[in-house]
Amino acid sequence: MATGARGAIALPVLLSSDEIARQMQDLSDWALAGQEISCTYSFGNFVEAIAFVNRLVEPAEAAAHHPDLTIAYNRVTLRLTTHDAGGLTNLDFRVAQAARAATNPGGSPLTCAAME
Ligand SMILES: C[C@H](O)[C@H](O)[C@H]1CNC2=NC(N)=NC(=O)C2=N1
Repeated sequence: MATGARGAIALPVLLSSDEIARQMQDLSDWALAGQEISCTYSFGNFVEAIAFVNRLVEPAEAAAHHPDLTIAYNRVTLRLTTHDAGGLTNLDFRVAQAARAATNPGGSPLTCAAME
């Protein structure tokens, strides 16, 4: 069992390009650039944006896996890659799916804003 920075948790395994492509089918509005996936969600205002960020804490902590976040008033950009593994792993897609669900709990999730 690989340990390292994650302690007893096994180091996540890098996904093949086929596996990445398959996972992206379920995240079709997210962007894939090299070994990083990203999405910008646009909310009504700053308060809603920060409430969304706070809803990310639980799933990120549960996965011990955290998005890089950029907050610009009402827009939150998430970037995900597995730093410990140097690329994309299942953890990135798990947190991305949780983030999508957290955009509108109980309702239909938001779609990523058009990339500039
Ligand atoms: C010890 C701690 O669990 C590790 O450093 C985690 C923290 N969150 C992380 N988040 C991301 N995106 N990649 C990592 O490799 C990572 N490692």
